[in-house]
Amino acid sequence: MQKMLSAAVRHTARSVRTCSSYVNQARYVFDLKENDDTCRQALKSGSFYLFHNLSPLIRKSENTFYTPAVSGPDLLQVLGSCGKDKLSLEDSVLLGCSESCVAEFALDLGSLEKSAIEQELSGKFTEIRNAIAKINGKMDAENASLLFRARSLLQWHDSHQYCSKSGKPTTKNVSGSKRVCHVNGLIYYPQMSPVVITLVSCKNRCLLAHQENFPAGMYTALAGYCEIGETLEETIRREIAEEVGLVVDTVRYSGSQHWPFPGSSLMLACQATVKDDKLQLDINRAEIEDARWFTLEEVTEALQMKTLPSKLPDGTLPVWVPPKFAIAHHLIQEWVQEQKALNGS
Ligand SMILES: NC(=O)c1ccc[n+]([C@@H]2O[C@H](COP(=O)([O-])OP(=O)(O)OC[C@H]3O[C@@H](n4cnc5c(N)ncnc54)[C@H](O)[C@@H]3O)[C@@H](O)[C@H]2O)c1
Ligand SMILES: [Mg+2]
Repeated sequence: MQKMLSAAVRHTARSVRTCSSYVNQARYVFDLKENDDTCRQALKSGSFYLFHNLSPLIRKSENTFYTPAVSGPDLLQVLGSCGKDKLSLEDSVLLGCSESCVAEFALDLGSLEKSAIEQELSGKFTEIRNAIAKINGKMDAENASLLFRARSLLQWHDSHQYCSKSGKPTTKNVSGSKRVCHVNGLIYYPQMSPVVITLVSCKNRCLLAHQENFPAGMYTALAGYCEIGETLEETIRREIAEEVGLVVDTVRYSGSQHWPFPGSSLMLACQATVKDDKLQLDINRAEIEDARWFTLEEVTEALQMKTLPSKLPDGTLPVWVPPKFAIAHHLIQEWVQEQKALNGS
């Protein structure tokens, strides 16, 4: 492995190209997406995040876990010993490039025997949410978003192998920025569904909900897919009325996040308020198991939990909110900070 690594370093050094600014970086990625030959060349010196059936590879070093970026030559060696005939570097999808202009790719090794590759790469393929939980506080939002992008792209390519009009196989360009049907020329681009996630509040209380498919005790802001033809504001108004029977008064955009579960969504996070004479909830039980108004103190406590809470003596779990890698966490935190600023605390 040592021999392999030094070969990889030499190779990378030869083909180094510097992205002196963000603009250069963005234009290099554009070139990689559009130009098959440039991308093919970049595969040789790129770094690769590896997955097995959408679960990323994580490695342990001393007491910390991380997602290794494997070099092109190292990966070729692994493919050579574990299944060269089944996969090639060109099955990868482009994720972007580093500040030093090294192209970054993701490859799913799901067609190869898992334990053999894990041994070869000294790591474990781990379900993505468990992987992020293991890496825990050490994974910043940027890294989590790289893994999310990789997962969504790999999943999209896997489920768009055929043209929905001709029924014939589609072909991916080298970077994976599109797939083409060569029978009718239809081009398919990876897609995201827009979703709004809204923290509804009224003065010093905010509304959090629990759905049947959530982990026990987890409460979060209300979310819903945008329907064709709707504006962001219309989706928020409809979803809040549909799910908890409230009429939204004001809406303010807060931020966004790409979210890869169950498919690929663009989460648009907003703060919304309702009037204080219309706080009675009428919960739509087909969608929401429970929704409640929480006080600032209760929400502050839930945000401060570092690990999942254990059961209370009566067998129930204390309320907890999504972890930092979910935009819901930031939406809730933003509200808490605004309330504290208003209270002067
Ligand atoms: N990142 C976060 O912080 C965070 C927090 C909460 C929810 N979410 C995500 O938001 C998403 C939407 O929330 P929800 O489930 O309450 O939505 P929702 O209230 O719109 O209900 C889901 C239903 O919408 C329908 N639907 C319409 N368009 C759809 C599409 N493009 N894909 C799938 N279903 C579609 C389906 O019938 C589905 O059962 C979920 O996938 C969830 O993972 C993310
Ligand atoms: Mg919903």
